[in-house]
Amino acid sequence: MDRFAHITDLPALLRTMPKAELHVHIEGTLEPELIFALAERNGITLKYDGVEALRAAYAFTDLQSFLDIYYAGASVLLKEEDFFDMAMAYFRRAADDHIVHAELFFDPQTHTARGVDIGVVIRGLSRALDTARQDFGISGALILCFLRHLSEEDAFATLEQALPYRQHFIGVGLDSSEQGNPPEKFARVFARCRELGLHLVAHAGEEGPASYVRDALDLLHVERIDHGVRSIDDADLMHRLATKRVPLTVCPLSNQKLQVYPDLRDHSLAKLLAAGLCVTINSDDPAYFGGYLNTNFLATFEALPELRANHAWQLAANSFEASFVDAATRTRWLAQLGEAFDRAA
Ligand code: HPA
Ligand SMILES: [Zn+2]
Repeated sequence: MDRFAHITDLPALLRTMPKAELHVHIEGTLEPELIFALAERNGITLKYDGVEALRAAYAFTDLQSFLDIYYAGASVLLKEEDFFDMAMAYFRRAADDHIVHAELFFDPQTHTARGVDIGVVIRGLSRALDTARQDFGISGALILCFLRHLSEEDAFATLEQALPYRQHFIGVGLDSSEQGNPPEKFARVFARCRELGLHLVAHAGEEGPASYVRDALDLLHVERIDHGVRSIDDADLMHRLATKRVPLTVCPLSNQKLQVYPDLRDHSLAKLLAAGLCVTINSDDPAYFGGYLNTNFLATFEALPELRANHAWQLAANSFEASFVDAATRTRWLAQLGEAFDRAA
């Protein structure tokens, strides 16, 4: 029996099916309205006249042009309450999008460089995770990202500062400017994190070449690749990713807005899925790239008409498989996914 034959309203299914989000930078969920509200609360003057002027500046030509604005936006975050409010605003959106689990990236160096204590950051986010579980039934986890444009020494210092809060984060990642900052720069930091039993992920193959994906696997020993879309340029790597089921956390609207795939119809996601890779869909920095997780699903399925209900199932199931949760919880989510498909019209 074709379990998908009865489905006619695919957009409704995409919206309501349970899913996990594994690639979202919490600082990238800061909406212009909240940036201005926090600026006022903290007595900070922004160089933009208002929300509309700020939004108008969101015309990115590449990753760096985005990062410059993203770090400027994060400068309004000073107090524990600011980090809590930002994360709660994300969880409200996540609940609307039927997200059952979210693994959130945060960039401590963006804050500690401005004199904000790492404890302020982690306590605020951690409290939001607890509240989201209570209020929305969403489970959350934190992944600390090192900024790859900064030095290895700075990454080690950040790890030291974070260790008193070890129980509040499940892993580490690597983000910021990819080109010219290859995985090998952080091989020793990741080796230390591995000894500490932390989960390991890294952005690779977003703007950088497929060889960075390979190096993230071989030199950093990461369990997931964030983005990884450039893997499509390397047939051997594709085979390896498929056979080992190394997850790629793909972010379609981010790729479009940062001109990786200026036209979503050219996006490689359907090809990566067809090649048997454990592809997931994620929002990356939704306040900057035009939408949260469901908007990413809807835009991708609209741009790539070969994607059908069976692909929706695969993408949701992949998001559970790729998450850092126990097998029993994943099995429970899969059952919920089955129910959503059975209910779907
Ligand atoms: O998409 C991204 N790539 C690299 N660094 C980032 N930091 C936030 N978003 C991103
Ligand atoms: Zn990212």
